[in-house]
Amino acid sequence: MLWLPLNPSQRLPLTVVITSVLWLLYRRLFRKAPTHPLPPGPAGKFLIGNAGQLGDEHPEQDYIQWGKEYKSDVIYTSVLGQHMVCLNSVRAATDLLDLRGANYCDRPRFTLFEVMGWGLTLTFLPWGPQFKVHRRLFQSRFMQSKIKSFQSIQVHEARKAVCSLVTDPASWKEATLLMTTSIIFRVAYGQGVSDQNSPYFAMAIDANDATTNGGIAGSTLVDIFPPARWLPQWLCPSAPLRHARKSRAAIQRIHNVPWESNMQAIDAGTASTSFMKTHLEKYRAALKSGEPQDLTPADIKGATCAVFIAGGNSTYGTILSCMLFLTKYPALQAQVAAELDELLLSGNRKSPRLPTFDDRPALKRLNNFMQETLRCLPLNPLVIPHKSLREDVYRGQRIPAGTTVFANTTAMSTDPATYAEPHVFDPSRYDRDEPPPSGNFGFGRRRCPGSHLALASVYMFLATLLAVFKLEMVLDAEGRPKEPVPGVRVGLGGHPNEFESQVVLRNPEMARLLLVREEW
Ligand code: HEM
Repeated sequence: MLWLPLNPSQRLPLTVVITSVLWLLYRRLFRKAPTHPLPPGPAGKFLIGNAGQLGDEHPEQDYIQWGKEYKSDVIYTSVLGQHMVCLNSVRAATDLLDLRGANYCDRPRFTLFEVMGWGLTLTFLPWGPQFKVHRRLFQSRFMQSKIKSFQSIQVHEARKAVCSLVTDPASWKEATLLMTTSIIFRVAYGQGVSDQNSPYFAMAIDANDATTNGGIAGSTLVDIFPPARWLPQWLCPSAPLRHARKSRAAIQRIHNVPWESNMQAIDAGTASTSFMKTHLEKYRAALKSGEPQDLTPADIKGATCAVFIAGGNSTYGTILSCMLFLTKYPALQAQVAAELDELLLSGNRKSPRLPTFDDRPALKRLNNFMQETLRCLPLNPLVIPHKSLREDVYRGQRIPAGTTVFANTTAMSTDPATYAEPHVFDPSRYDRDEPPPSGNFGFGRRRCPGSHLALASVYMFLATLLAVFKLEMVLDAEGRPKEPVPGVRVGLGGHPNEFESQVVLRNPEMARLLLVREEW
């Protein structure tokens, strides 16, 4: 490059481009002759493969289309030499990600999230000893038998949130976000988030923004072509990269501020029980007794922040989705409310009461409604990609080592072979023994460790909300109802599209119970 009259800012991009072309040519020329064919998929172009053929917003729909075209539930694509496989059926996802999970437990590199400055976060860790340490930290706190200890927090926060709607029903979105933030903050750091003026509430908004607007995890330009992270802003057209650079300061703040504040409380002996405190005290005790350590405070810090970011945003998004469908389908909402009333109010000779976790098995319609929401609007349509460790052969087709593997939840939950009229929102389908949706919480060894905690929070909030209020469509200027349109904004923790809803008091007796704070 010395012979070109280029300044340093021009030399770097040119070097990156030339090195990448040489690397791609090398990979193409020196590849070993394959023994089995790759799964079917759209033909790619020389060197760049299928780059540009997948939609930015809804690639899961492209994969569904290709599945029909190639009559296969396993679709192969490649971008810049990176092998990618999409699994469009529960069978393929279960066979590979669950049953052969030992081979599909790695993650591709998430360069975009590195640019954002994430610390040691389980979601992004490659398979290996550090992954196992982090996974253990989560499983020891969030397995189904352990999450009962969080129920009092969930009941309190749900009642506080719904109570705030008695005086300020228009702020239902903020009240919901405050509740999910406060639950996850108490779980992670032992500190509640009292109101919307708390700096932690602002951090929750920043975290949601950072994770929701970063494009599809593992699929942005810098994920596929990591050297692009060094390109100057003016030369890089990638909106997710610009977003990642902008989010860096917020991600740093979210890692440092609550950690440092709770550390002071732990050292002063005033901290409440929390994920951070439990693991830090264990670590310190083991260090004191000279036991060998397989984790560091940096691991605990990364894991605690992961509880907050992975757990708050996704639970909030799921509650919003449920509220979207409750607003859209008033008759189904009325059925859920009638079931609640029957249990909590009418006909029983006892005095009325607010819902508890003991009611969950009896509230079948509410549970079905939650399932159907998950099926109809998966917030991570392609889950979070896994990566294969070794070459594999599945149904006579070769899946190369290092393949990025997507599980297409949307394809699975709209499969007509599994669900009758899959595009109809029908919670009663589970009474007819149709299976619960698969994939909303992922698969195999990377399956979401927080699913039980999350669904318990969703349940408690909805049961409390619907015991007191109903959700109605907002009317437009001509008096026509504005019907919510289901759709998802993709990102690491997707959210439903914006929609409007009106929270209307339905049951003053229940509202009075809520206002008596001893009930919390
Ligand atoms: C309704 C709410 C939630 C949804 C929809 C959700 C969804 C997911 C999905 C789809 C994955 C990827 C699984 C895979 O790669 O196969 C995941 C992973 C993860 N989730 Fe959740 N999640 C939720 C709540 C939570 C909560 C409450 C926590 C924390 C307590 C949490 C922590 C994590 C972590 C740490 C991972 C990474 C696991 C790994 O890579 O091994 N999630 N979640």
